[in-house]
Amino acid sequence: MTTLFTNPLPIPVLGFCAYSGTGKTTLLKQLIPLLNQRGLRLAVIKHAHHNFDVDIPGKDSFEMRKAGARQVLVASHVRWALMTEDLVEDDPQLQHLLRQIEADKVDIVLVEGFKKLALPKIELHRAAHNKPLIHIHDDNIVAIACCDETKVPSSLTRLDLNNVAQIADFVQNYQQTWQPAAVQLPINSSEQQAATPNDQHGLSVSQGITNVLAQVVPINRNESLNLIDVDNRVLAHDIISTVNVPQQTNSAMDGYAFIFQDLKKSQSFKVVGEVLAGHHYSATLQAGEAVRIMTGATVPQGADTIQARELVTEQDSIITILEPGQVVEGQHVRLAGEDIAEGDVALAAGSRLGAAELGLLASLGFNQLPLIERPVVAVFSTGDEVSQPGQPLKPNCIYDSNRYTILSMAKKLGCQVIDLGIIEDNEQTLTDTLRSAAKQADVVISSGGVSVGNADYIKTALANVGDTHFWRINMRPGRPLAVGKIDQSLFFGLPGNPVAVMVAFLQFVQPAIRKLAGESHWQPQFMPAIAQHALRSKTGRTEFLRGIYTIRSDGKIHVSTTGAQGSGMLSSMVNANCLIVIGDDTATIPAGESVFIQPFASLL
Ligand SMILES: Nc1nc2c(c(=O)[nH]1)N[C@H]1C(S)=C(S)[C@@H](COP(=O)(O)OP(=O)(O)OC[C@H]3O[C@@H](n4cnc5c(N)ncnc54)[C@H](O)[C@@H]3O)O[C@H]1N2
Ligand code: MOO
Repeated sequence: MTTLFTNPLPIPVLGFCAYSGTGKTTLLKQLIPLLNQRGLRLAVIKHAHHNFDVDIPGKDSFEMRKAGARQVLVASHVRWALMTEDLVEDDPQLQHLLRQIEADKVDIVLVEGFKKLALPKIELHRAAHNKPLIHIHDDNIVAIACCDETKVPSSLTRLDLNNVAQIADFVQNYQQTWQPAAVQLPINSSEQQAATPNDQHGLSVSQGITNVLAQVVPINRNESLNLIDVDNRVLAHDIISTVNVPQQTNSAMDGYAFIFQDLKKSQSFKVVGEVLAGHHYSATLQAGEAVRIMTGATVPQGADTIQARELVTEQDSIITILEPGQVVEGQHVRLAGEDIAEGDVALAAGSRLGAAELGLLASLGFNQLPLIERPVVAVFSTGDEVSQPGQPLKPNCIYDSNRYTILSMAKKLGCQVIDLGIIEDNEQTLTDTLRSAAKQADVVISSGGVSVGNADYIKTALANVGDTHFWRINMRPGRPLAVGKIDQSLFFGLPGNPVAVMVAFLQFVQPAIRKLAGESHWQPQFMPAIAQHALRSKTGRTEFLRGIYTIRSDGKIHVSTTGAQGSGMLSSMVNANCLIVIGDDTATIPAGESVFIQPFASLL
């Protein structure tokens, strides 16, 4: 049985494991000088089972530590040592110890001990000692150094325990060919694992996304709109530039335009003219001449370099370049077409048009734009307890919040929305609502009634009008999810709990709407942050905690939860600026470790 281990360093870590008496330390003492000779810089971590000391009684560092200092760092011009009093119940944490290594000063860390950890190891085995082989129960053994009598499986490298040079070759090769493990995102959107909707074990978040997207066919209805009326829309076709931006080669500074080569002969130039923005100098610049030029004005024919006005003196129409050695050929000249050249794809079909994109299209002179029609999204709420805000709240009831969060998020995604209100919980009304909603909308979204409650008429109503799958997604919050088709429309039955609604919308409805809207880039975005405190989840499900991320004084992004995480507590969404995502393979993120977050400022 091995214990999970991830290498926190950008350099390889290689363990040596053996039963005591096999000669680990003897081997390492021979191996280290050999590897040093080959230019490998080594760090060694050694596990000790007893209460050791590295200091000498009577020395200042010893006395200070015994006086109560938790850490003593003693340093000279040749060496420094940090001693830390850290009483832990079990073995010390190798990851924590590795973080103390200065990875820029060494090429590989050799670890003696920590036999149970799932780190790559060389097993040392002496048949004469009659001990069992470790590799039989440990998949992390990469090589076995042994004597002739030992049988080694063909999948493992066999090394001769008495041939230190051969073991050094192996370590050197391991160091040279080692690659850091690829970063594992908590939701891998490219995961295409087949998953049937009635899978007993539920679906992972990425399987859920894959299954949802499989049902989405992008809208192929286009329309044309004036630039001024476009906001957050998706381009139907590539936009090809018909002009150069900038149109003319122009100056980025107020200053003087001249020919760079002339500077080699003289730092003085004769000013022969002046050119303002919107104008041009009609002649071609001759040797020794300069033209006074303003920012944005067309650079005269022949000139190739600009010097800023403050780095030039001018007297009687003669300028002197003050620091000619600092002048770089072509400086402060913006070349025609350097931003976008005529014939370039300025923006590709499927681009969502925000402020920068609209500005760019305007800079190319476009006014009419080919757009994909906006998805129409119809939203209703169900549940006898759900009441309309603005009306008095009846006993045992709650106000409808889900409709407002869903409508708002759909609008932010550029959809046209239809508010269908609160629909009475009976089969006929719900059936009629679903039928008429599907006639008007590309997407119909309801909330509530997708779990196992008795009064959930939505399921029977859905069965009357289309084909809907009820999935259990291995995530929290947002476990139950219904996805289906009513005629050509996509249906989402989101869970009733208000936070579950928002999380399920962000994870599943958002990519579906983006794909439907014709957008090319809908993949979830993640950012690493440092957990301010320990975060808990459960392996087998993805946890979406509401988080607050900030840049702290260390210049790094840190994240903490908003506190209580009930799936009905909307205040946790209000206080949050991100979701903290703990993947389904992780149970705990210790304080100080990296965790992925999904900032949601742009959507909520
Ligand atoms: N026996 C089980 N019970 C529950 C399970 C389960 O697996 N087995 N799953 C739980 C989870 S997780 C969730 S989430 C909810 C989802 O249930 P429903 O989608 O059927 O939702 P409802 O029961 O109708 O409502 C749940 C909760 O949300 C409130 N709600 C409903 N609509 C609105 C609205 N428009 N605005 C604000 N709040 C709303 C409702 O009052 C309930 O408190 O089921 C768990 N139970
Ligand atoms: O979807 Mo539920 O608790 O996971 O809110």
